[in-house]
Parts: sequence; C-alpha cells; structure tokens
Amino acid sequence: EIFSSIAQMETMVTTERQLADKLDLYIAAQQERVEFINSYVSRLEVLAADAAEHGILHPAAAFLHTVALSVELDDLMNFLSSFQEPEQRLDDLVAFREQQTLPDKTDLKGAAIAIARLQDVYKITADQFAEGKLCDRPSNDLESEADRPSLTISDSFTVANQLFDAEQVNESIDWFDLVLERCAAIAEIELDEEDQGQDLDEGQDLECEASVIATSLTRIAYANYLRGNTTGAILQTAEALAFDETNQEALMFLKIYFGHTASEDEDVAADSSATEEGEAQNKQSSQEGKEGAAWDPKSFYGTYNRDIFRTLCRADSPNIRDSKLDTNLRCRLSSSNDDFGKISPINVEELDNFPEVKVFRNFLSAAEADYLVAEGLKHLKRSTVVHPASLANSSKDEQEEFDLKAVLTSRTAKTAWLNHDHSDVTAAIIRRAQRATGLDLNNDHAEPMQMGNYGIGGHYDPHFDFFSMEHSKPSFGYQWKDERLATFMIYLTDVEEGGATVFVRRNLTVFPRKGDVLFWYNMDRDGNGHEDTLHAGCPVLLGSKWVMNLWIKADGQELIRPCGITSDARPIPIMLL
Ligand SMILES: O=C(O)CCC(=O)C(=O)O
Ligand SMILES: [Fe+2]
Repeated sequence: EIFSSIAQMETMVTTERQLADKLDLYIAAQQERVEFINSYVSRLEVLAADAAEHGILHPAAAFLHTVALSVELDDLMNFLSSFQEPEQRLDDLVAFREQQTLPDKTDLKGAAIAIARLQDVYKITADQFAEGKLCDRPSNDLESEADRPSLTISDSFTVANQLFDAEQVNESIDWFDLVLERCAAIAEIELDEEDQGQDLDEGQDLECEASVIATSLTRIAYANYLRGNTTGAILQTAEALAFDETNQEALMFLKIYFGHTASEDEDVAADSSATEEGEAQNKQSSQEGKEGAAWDPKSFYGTYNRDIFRTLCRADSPNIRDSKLDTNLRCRLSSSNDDFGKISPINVEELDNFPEVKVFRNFLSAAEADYLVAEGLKHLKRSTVVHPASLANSSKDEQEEFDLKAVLTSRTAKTAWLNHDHSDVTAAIIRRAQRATGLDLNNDHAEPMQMGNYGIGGHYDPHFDFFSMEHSKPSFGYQWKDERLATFMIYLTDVEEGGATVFVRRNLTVFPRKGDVLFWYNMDRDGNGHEDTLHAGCPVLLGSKWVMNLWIKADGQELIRPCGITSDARPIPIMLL
C-alpha cells in the first residue's frame, strides 16, 4: 500500500501528471476515429434524405448510393478494424498502470480508517474534516482557507461506506449524517431555484441520487439497531426504502430486525455497551480479539487509558502530568569525559527518571537528517510489528495476513533498514550516539538503523519496544542478549501537527523536532521489561513524519550499565567496585 507513507504518496504526483498525458493521447485517438465515422454517417444521411425526396432515378444518384454502400462501407470497416491507435493507447495505459505502484482498495480502506482515527484522537467532526479544518490554529500555511482541500458529498459518502464496510459502524455514522445533511441543504436550494425557474446543478443531483440517500439511511439505521434501538432502525429503514425500494441491504436488514423480539433488544443493548467499554480501555485489543487471534496484545501490553492517550496526543491539558515527577529532572551539556565531548558537548534534557527518558537536542544537523530521509526513501517497505510467538512458525500467508492487519490497525508506517556502515555519515552518527548514550554500539550490540515514515494518519499504537516482560521467559523467539535495552530515536523531520511520541503511563508527551533524539531505557535494572515504557506514536495530523530508531541491545552493556537486584536499583559506580 501507498497510504502508509507520506513520502511515497508524494511521488504519486508525477504519476498523476503522466496518467493525464496518456489519457489525452487516448482521447485524441478516439476523436480521430469518431470523426471518420461521423463523416460517413453524414454522407449516408445526405444520400438517404435525397433518395427520400427524389427517388433514385438519376444514374449518377444510383452510382453514389452504390459507392457509399460498397467501397465506402468497406473503407469504413477497414478503417475501424485497422485503425489501432486507440487500442494501442489503451494497451499503453494498461502497461503503464502495471508498472506503477498505485493505491488500491486496501489503501482506500486504510485511508478511511486513518481519517476516523484522526477524528477520534484530535476531536474532529466529519463536517470539519470535509471542509479541511483540522485544528483551531489558523496560523498554519497549509491551513489557509483557499488552499484547504475539501471533500465533496461523494467523497464523504465514500469515507462513510469504507468505514462501514471495515466494521467501524459508529465511526461511519458521522459521515452518513453529513451526506444526508448536505443533500438536504441542496434539496432546499433546488426548491428555491425551481421556484425562480433556474436550472438545477446536474453534478450535485447525481451526488444525492436516491440510492445514496437510501444507503445512508439504511446504514445509520443499522447503527441504531446495534445500539439496541430496533424499532427506530425499522422505521428508518422503511424511510430508506421509500427512497429506493430496490435497496437489497435495507431489505436484508429488515428481515433481521423483524426477527428480533423486544426481549432480545435488551441483549443487543447490553452487548454493544460492553464493546464500548472495552474500546475505551484498549480499542486495538478489542478489535484484534474479535478476529479470534491466538495472541492477545492486551495481555502483553496490559491496558491503558484511551482518554489519557488522546489527551496526551493533543497536549491540550498541560497539568495532566504530576509535577512531583519532574522535581529531580535536569538539563545539562554532557561532555562524556572525552576531548571530543569537550569541543562538542551533547545537549541533554531529562524528561523522566523511572523509566529514564531523555532528549538530546539538536543531535543531528538538518543536512544529516535530510540525508537519512533520502537514504530511507530509497529502501522503504511496509513496516510490520514483531510477530507474536504463535505466528513465528506459521505459513507465509498467515504471517502476511497478520502484517496486513497490523498495518491497517496498530501501525501505519513504512520502514527501511540501514547498516551502521552504510556510509561515512551513518558511521559518524553511530559514533556520536555512542558518545551520547555511553553504551557500546559496536560488535552487533545494536540493531541496524530503522528509518520510518508515517502516512495519512500514520501512528503506532501503545507498545513496548522490548520483547519479553520477564527476562527469564524469552518471547518472540528472542534471547535476552538481543533484548532492546534502550531505544535511541531520532526525529528526522518537524511535523506540522500531531505525531507526538507519548508515554501513556507517565503522562509524558514529546513532540518531534528535526534533529532531536528521544532516548530511553526499556528495561529495568533487574533485567525485566519496564512496563511504564508503554509508548505510542500519535497519528500524524499534518505533515510527514520521519524517525530513525536505533535499538541498543542488552548484550555488551553488562559492565556499562550493571544489573541490580531490584527493578529500581541505582547503578554502583564502576570505580567503587
Ligand atoms: O514514532 C514514534 O514516535 C514512536 C515510534 C516507536 O515507538 C517505534 O517505532 O517503536
Ligand atoms: Fe516503540
């Protein structure tokens, strides 16, 4: 898919231009053919009219008719069968399409789901989204009234149907409502115009044709049914059928509704409210749960408060973090006790102590960040999440299906891996990271660099970077030495709106700033995973977000960051040992 990377979507602009040019050629070829046919048709019409008026008495007339119906008809037939131009253009178009990576149905579905996610996290109504209003701040260039992309009624109807078909029924309702509201508004204007004898706008008529209204009503009714309001659903579906009595879905739903007795109604209501509660806690896991997956992320990641997650992503509640947590935090220039560090110290800002979370400000120059983005772009691939143990030995198809689900729901981003020795630039960055963290990144003690780019509404649901909660119980097939002791994440771009990294159990929000590094320890001193490192990438609202993840392994750091007996044991300085 394309939608999972903004960077890849940008390359589509060229494709659109090329496609338009190719279609222009196709049109020109079709026009040539139509003109040829037209001239023969006119000739026949003249002859026929003449014959009707005068009969075919004159030998010259008889000759002309004969010519027209023999050789000229032959010519036409020959021309039509030999004039390959349009077909060639069409073949060309088919070939062109096959060469390109173009969005498909999965992309469309993913894009609609991403819109619903943005609405959910950033409190945006369908109405606001359709008008291109993403946030209140008017200052943004992209947000200026005239440049704002907006969605038509047809577009809104597409979003609604995509969400409904993706079983996001509640999320689809806002969009169906919008379609009905806008169509009602147009109907009113049309009535006025009819009164004044004006022409109606054909295009908008089509957007609001009876089938569109009927489907919207039918599907809103279904949502009501799911909420336990069967009577309301029946009435609304009947209304839908009044617009379009052939709507098969409405007829099918009606059968289901009438199959329900009043007592069953209550069961449905109880069911649906239970789902909502589950969603409030951990939306993702309730969705995965529905699929009957053997692996339950809820039991691995535990629960988190979805409301707090949203609040942290919006960063609109400054007092959400307990200020006591921040009393021991410091900012400093760290020279890491070497000569190089004295000339070029690292700018450290501590954000949390337990787990240890820090920012290294301006770690990369803008040029270095741009370079990494360019290298990443060359190798982008759809990103996966680590396979659960139960899938590690399963077939490729099963794994791919898991990946697809993961891409559509828990993580929408594209990634590329770069080796440390990819170039002099990457090698220098790794050396600097080694100085900043004090950890050993050589000898396979860190993973390759993972470049990631987020697409429309791209996000990463709350997760741990480590593989196993307890070091004595390895999971995902990883050994303890491969554990991701620490995460060193560089923000490679500024993000206009959204896209923060949030620690949902520490009420901590960090906004991407090009060149800054977010660094934290995933594991406690006792070698177990630290549950409070549960973190997420908030959906990107506006802009393109690039990050580079460097996961530092437990292996090789034993002396640098010695273990302790308890989870919060403080390190014993090596000198004293
Ligand atoms: O993009 C972010 O802010 C977080 C990414 C992340 O957590 C990951 O890739 O593991
Ligand atoms: Fe992560």
